[in-house]
Amino acid sequence: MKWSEISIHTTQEAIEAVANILHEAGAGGVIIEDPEILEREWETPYGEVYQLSPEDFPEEGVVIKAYFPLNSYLMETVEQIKLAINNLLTFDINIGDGKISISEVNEEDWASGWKKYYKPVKIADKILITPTWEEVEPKSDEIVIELDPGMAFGTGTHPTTVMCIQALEKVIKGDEEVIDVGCGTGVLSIAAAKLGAKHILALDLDEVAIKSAKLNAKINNVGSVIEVKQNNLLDNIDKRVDLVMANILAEVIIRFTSDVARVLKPNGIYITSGIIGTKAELVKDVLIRDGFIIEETLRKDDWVAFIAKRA
Ligand SMILES: C[S@@+](CC[C@H](N)C(=O)[O-])C[C@H]1O[C@@H](n2cnc3c(N)ncnc32)[C@H](O)[C@@H]1O
Repeated sequence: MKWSEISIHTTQEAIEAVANILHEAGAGGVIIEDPEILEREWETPYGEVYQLSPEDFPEEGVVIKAYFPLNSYLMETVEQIKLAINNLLTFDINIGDGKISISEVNEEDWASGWKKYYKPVKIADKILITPTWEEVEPKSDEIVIELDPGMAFGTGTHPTTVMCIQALEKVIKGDEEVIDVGCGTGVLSIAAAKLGAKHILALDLDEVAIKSAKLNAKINNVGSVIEVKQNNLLDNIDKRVDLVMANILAEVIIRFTSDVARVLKPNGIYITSGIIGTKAELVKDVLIRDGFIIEETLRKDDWVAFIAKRA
């Protein structure tokens, strides 16, 4: 397996939290390079004293390195890490510049290196996801979603996305009004449209995601039913819908569960994913607190997704 090294430039204050995020994202190993610690004298059991100074390091400040397999969703793993690191700001943790760099794959190639591993894949009973640059011949009962992820999150192959699409196959009956919070490439909105939803409002904070979702909706001929809009979570959204889906991150999900309840019609369904296993109970408690009934819990690798019904 090929591995890529991801380096995060951060502060001492954020070391523990960032290292934790990297472990949770599935890092094969985490190394902390902290000039402050290494500047101290270090006495070996044999009485030798070593003294290292920050000059011994090419980088300034703390650098945390982690190793991830080079696979079809490396880019999404990086996006997930960025999201989690930025989220530390809400806990008043100084993350420094939080700059992320990637090596092992040539710098200029990294954004496309993972493409070699991105192949057509049947991710649910009916849905086959394929990159736009691959030719596929679907079987008669297969629904094909063509995606060009560019730099946005959502090749469709990330475990958190796969679980959402599997959940969508279960809950979409036809003619639903849907909101997709954190749409990324628009993969969930496209899946919902192709499974029969009437209208989908696809929201994301990130401009790159907005462009990507619009493009992918068009490529898949569902641009007329998907409305893409730049928005923070469900802020100022006051329509009522049958289904909300949000594949974000446990820390973000628990912040806006009451908003999801606000925009859902009674008995409306909430599909939520992006929840690392260790935080699943926390999310479940918040869902129940905000009036949801957990209908089903899905698990894939270390990730959890819920299908919940608004009481
Ligand atoms: C894990 S990705 C999911 C993308 C896609 N829905 C999927 O399932 O593959 C999360 C997305 O949420 C977006 N996001 C993060 N915080 C957000 C916020 N506060 N408001 C709206 N979107 C947000 C990110 O830009 C990213 O595109």
